[in-house]
Amino acid sequence: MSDTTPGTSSTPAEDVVNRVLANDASRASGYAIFPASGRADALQREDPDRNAFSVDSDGEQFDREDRAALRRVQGLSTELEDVTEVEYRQLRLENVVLIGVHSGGSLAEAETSLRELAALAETAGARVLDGLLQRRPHPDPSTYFGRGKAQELADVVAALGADTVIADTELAPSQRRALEDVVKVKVIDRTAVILDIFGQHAKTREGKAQVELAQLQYLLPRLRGWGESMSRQAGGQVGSAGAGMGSRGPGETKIELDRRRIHTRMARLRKQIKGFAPAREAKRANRGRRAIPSVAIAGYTNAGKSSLLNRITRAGVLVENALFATLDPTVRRSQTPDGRVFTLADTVGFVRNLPHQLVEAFRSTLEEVAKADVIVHVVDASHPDPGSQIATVRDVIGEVDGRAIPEIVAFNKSDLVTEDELLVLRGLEPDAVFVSARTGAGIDELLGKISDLLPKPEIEYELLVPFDRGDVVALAHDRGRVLSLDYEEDGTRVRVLVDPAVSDPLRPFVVPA
Ligand SMILES: Nc1nc2c(ncn2[C@@H]2O[C@H](COP(=O)(O)OP(=O)(O)OP(=O)(O)O)[C@@H](O)[C@H]2O)c(=O)[nH]1
Ligand SMILES: [Mg+2]
Repeated sequence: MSDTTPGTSSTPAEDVVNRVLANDASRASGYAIFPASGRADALQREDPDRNAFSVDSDGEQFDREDRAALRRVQGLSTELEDVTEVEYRQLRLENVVLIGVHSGGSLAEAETSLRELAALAETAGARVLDGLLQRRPHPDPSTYFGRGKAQELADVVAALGADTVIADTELAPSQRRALEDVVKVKVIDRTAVILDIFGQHAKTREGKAQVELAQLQYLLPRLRGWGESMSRQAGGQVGSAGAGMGSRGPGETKIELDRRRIHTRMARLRKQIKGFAPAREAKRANRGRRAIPSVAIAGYTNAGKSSLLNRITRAGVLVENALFATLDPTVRRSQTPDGRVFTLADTVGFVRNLPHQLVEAFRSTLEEVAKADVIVHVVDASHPDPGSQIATVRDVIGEVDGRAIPEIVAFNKSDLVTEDELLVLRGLEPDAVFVSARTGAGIDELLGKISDLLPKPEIEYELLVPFDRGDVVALAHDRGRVLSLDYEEDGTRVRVLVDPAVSDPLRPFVVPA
């Protein structure tokens, strides 16, 4: 137990930084939290129908047993410092307990959020053992849960044999450390889980660069914490001179050095990501020049966006009962019932509290949404709280300045809801269409709506507007291109070019040809 000699090998923090910086194009997941990374990808490729929520599938179980056995051995070993940080995490971060603080809002909302965190954790490859909510006006500034509850949590963690606690929030680095001190296992937050999933799922070079940038942004203010808490934990693990190890974080100089390397790397990534923009712009410009209108499918993660794209275009895009199955948007062509061609783009799913680092990093991808002519906003009709999902999605659309784009709300998975539930949803969004990517129900209606909203070739109208209807003339200016304006005896004669889809209020004033 004494040969965990401080200083002879690299500190865990150094491993994190090295690994994040070293992984370039190979794998974006800079600091894999859960063991499934890589392996999960392989499974997906072999078996696209694999249900990511079932963690008991045979192949993994084997691995898990292996690792569990390995963990015991490692626990006894005196050479803990030789375990790389990767292994450290892979060995210990499988069985998780979720925690959330429930302040404002209803209990149901807090539970929904925690359930979503469970789905996120499982998507990332963890096994969820339990979830605990504490009711208090604010999260405790030092330990997130209050002192007493944190101690209870420690007992639960110990009783269940959990190795990780995930908080349903973004924890301040100091909060995370303080809570780790109480519960004695790794504590991570929701943001880290989402970043990890993105890391596992990014496929294209652009997607990988975007995720890595977001991860580094997240890591930067937490550098000190990583080193300290992990050394401290390692100390606890070997059950020896814990105090000595706990006090041994990476030195100030070391942190400074890491920080500088990370900044350099981030600058390079930003440049690289910017480098992808022209290609994307060119593609878009090309579509624009040929005047092909574009439709973006946006929506909460797992709403069925890819399924809908597949249903409409038979594209064969990966569909999975997992969060963030799609990270790299697919664009396909389709046709309106009257034969007009448009492009249909699948997009990254949104999630409540999407880490702002990710919104930032994926801005260029989200622009696919911002530049669309029409947004099909897909909502999972079978979700317990579709209202807040809709709000989240609209927030993100707003963040990329897409709020002015015509939106069609499509409640998907309508095959799963009852008539009563349907009525409630209709109350929520009276103009929505109900579809099922699975059965094909409602797809024609959706296409019809898309067709109505897509910019159409403009039609010239001649209007005669009474003088007391200045509003109609203003509308003509607003909605179309006014070609001429003549004041005549019985009103204003207006010749205007306008998209028929938006010309309804003008119609009563059209002079019959
Ligand atoms: N019952 C039912 N299930 C559906 C329907 N559409 C999609 N699903 C299921 O919902 C899950 C998610 O579908 P995806 O198409 O991958 O969802 P997504 O919105 O693209 O998800 P991300 O890319 O992860 O954000 C899959 O298990 C689908 O089989 C539907 O109309 N009915
Ligand atoms: Mg998808």
